[in-house]
Amino acid sequence: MAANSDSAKRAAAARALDEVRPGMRLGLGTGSTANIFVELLGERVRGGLAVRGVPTSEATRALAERVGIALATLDQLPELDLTVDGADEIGPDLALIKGGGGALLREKIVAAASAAMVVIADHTKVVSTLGRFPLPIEVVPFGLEATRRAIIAAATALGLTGDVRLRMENGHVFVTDGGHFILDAGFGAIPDPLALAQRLAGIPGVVEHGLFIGLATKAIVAGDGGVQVLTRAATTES
Ligand SMILES: O=C(CO)[C@H](O)[C@H](O)COP(=O)(O)O
Repeated sequence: MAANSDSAKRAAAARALDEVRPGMRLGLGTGSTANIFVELLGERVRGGLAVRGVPTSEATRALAERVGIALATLDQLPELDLTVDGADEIGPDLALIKGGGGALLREKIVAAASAAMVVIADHTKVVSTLGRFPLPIEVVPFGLEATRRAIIAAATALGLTGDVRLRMENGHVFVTDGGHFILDAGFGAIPDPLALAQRLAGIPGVVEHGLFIGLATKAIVAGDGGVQVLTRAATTES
């Protein structure tokens, strides 16, 4: 039973440990849920489990080092067995919105280099249509306003409207690990994530966007009813 968000996150992260085999090359996600997984994995490593991890952010690198997980760069391990990461939203076909923690670029590169991606989350992240959570879009600082307008035009062409805001943190512009900015796009419901993803990918100045389509192979979702495993085919195991 997962009584609240934290215990649900922990239940999902703990279940994801079942996916880990000795010798695996692991992508390590970013965010509060991924952090719990990294901490639990660290306990297993200290108990003798041999794995190597590629972190998706500097924050995760620091945590993984602290808990004793052997780390490598993606250049050293360009093919990974499994990535375990959180998500801001989990939609139909396990399409995701990610980037709430600002690490979407490395997260997507690492997930794409992985044979499997398992998403861990509390049940509130599961939605019937993506878009309640503002879509993070990573952009280069040069030409910020031109890029922002191009994003709005691309969305408008799909019938989407809403504020596209520069992410701030503690009164300063938020800067990603890659030195880029994030625009948070509050479009509301995104009925065709693939169409939006394709349009965003074609905009100069957009480095990457937080729509993860066709990357997640499984989602482990925990709530008051226990832990559910969702697969791309939308089957459910208990
Ligand atoms: O995409 C992410 C970071 O870029 C995170 O996975 C996402 O924001 C979920 O975070 P949390 O587990 O803290 O809810």
